[in-house]
Amino acid sequence: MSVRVVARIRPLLESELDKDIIVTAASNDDRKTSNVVKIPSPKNEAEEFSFAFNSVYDNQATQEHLFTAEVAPHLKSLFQGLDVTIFAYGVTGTGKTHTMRGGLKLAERGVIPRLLSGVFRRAKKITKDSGGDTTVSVALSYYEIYNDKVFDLLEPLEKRTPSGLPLRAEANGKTVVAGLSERPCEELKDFERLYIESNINRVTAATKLNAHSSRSHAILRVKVTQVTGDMVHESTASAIDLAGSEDNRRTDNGKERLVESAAINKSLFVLSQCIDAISRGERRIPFRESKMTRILSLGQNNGITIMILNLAPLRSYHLDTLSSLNVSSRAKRIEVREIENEIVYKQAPRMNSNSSATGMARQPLRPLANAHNIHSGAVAAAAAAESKPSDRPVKAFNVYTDKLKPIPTSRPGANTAIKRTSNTNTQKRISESDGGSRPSKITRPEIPRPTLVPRHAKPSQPAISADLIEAMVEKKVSEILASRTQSAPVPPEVNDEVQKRLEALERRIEDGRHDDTRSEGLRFLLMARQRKERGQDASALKMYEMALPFFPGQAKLIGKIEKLKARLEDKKDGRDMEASDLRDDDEQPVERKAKKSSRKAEDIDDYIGAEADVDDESFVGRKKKGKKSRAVKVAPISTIEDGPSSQDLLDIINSRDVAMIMSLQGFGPKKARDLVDYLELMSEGDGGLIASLTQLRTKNSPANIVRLLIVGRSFWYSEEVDDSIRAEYVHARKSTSIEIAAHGQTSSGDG
Ligand SMILES: Nc1ncnc2c1ncn2[C@@H]1O[C@H](COP(=O)(O)OP(=O)(O)OP(=O)(O)O)[C@@H](O)[C@H]1O
Repeated sequence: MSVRVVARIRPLLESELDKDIIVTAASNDDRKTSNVVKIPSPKNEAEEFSFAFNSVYDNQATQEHLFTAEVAPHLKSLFQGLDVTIFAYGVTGTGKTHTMRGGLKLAERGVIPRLLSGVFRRAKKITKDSGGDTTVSVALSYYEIYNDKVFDLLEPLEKRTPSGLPLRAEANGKTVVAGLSERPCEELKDFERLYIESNINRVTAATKLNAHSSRSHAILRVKVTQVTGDMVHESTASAIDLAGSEDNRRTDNGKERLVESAAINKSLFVLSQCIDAISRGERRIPFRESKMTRILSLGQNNGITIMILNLAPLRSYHLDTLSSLNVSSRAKRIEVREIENEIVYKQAPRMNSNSSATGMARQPLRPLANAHNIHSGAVAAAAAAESKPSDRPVKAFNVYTDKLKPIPTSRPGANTAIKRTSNTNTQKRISESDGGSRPSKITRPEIPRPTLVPRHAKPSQPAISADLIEAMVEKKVSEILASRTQSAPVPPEVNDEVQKRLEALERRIEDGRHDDTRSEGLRFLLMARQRKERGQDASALKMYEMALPFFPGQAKLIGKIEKLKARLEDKKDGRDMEASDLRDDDEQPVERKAKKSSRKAEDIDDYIGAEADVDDESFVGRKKKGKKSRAVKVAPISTIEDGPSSQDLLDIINSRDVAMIMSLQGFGPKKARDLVDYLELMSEGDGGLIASLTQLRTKNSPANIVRLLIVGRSFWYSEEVDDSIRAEYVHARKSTSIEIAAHGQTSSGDG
């Protein structure tokens, strides 16, 4: 079966109601449901591109509708032992998190909570229908990939190591995160609690690593284990909220961003390359170039894969939308093998040296000849009896070793089927499970015989350990990336003067922080300016457009928007490649244009020049001089102790008002919502307000929120903050570039 790709076009947001819609859903046959996305050519409005998908959901589609049609039918497969992967892909702000996580209200709940609800419901039914013979347990893992490093979201921040958790290829071909924690969930409420708490972790963790919060992929794994007698059937549902692919297009063109710390961009780029390579039938698929693609293992994993392509209908997303339409329409050509996970036969617990303490008889030592045969009971005893007395005096007993032994092609009696495929109908041999008076031996290292050979694997390759291969690949990738860095154009440095202006604007935002509307508008302006300085014109344009409703009719702001639009148009002309390259071979009868790899050089002087005739957002109006400004300390670290009291912070936190919380630097809509969710959850028991920052900590918030506020916002200071957090903040402040990146990205949507 191919990857199922469905597109979802989000509705216009309130701030976008006057915007131009260019993406529509249609049907290419007479079906009632839509299966085509239509979008005009960026070069010629009269020409329309059509991208066909398995299904297309328009702005009317509810969360329930999407779930019922796309995910619910696969719950059955999950319980039949198939792994199910659902991932949301799309440009920043197109609704991935809305789709996967959704809101708190029942109707707004996204795929993940609905999936869990379905899992628990089905689990109950199975147990009931089996009269209690089958028990189902559910366990959760949740992690993020930030900067190409894996961090466990269920563990406190203190447990994180700078390098994150390693990935490991398992014998069955799956890639797993080594050392990832797993929490059992007995009911939906357990899940909800864990999920909300760990989403807070995600936010905080990202801030700890200095404000790339919206730039992480979040992966939730739901392991379902069904036990009937000694049969254990395990399957996993993975729900993945990929970070926004806002910069993917730019990376694709110039490659200059590939090696930047925002490795998320690289991983999305690698993902699109993997999809291209698979759909072209190439032998080499660059999965290993990013952790996200290794984990996603598109086309390598068995089971069911659903890709939800999130789209914004707006013209301002035009090229980005085309880009993601193109990538995902190729993804639907990827074949996934629908193979159930093997049933594992449960055996007695491992007997270790302490086991005698439990009163169980120690397993007798057996001759070496049987070292890798997993016999038990009579079979093992018979084998031992049959074995000739050895001439060799030493090691006349079984030695457990991690070293692999060659597997004989035919090994009568050898138990290679501790794991059995459910579809071989192999009957469990009585001698293996019931035959002995001693516990069967399950502790022997299992011989890694992949039952499924990855499609492109060469069977005759010499045995190199997975770690070694990984090290070699990583070394190679780093070399390639390093050489790309050297040849890549140097990103524009932010000029001192511009930096001062940004800081001035920042100060004004701080001054206006009690005027929510104004300060939110200013915040968009600040983000716009920062993005503009970094050459992210499209993103800057978006931010300016978002600022406009706060300063309606402001000629200078409108002027800026127009200028940016014009500049983007110019760039577009220099990048015909995108529009043409975005064509889907199947659906687009349009002539493919030659790929232009060059892009107009982006000149920082141009940006500064463009700004010169427009005073620093003077249209927003300044606060009257003399009015006492709040004690906001921008730069000197030595003075941060004079910063505002933690009461300010608490007032905002206790307001539980998403808009108010968003007025804090570092809080986008999602982070703000996370915080509100968290507070709601925390207050379930006592219903009270947060009285001190310490209380946040004692409420198992492991200083996350405080940390987020301090590091993200940079100016808050409280004596309740650890020295370590402060040191972190000081460190962050030392680097202007980090700070700019921080301010630029924290609010850009929280991944
Ligand atoms: N189907 C929808 N119905 C209503 N609102 C939606 C829908 N999809 C998205 N939105 C709203 O659009 C905004 C952006 O959505 P969301 O944050 O989920 O995007 P995203 O793709 O996850 O962005 P990022 O990549 O930055 O994480 C949010 O305010 C969200 O509530």
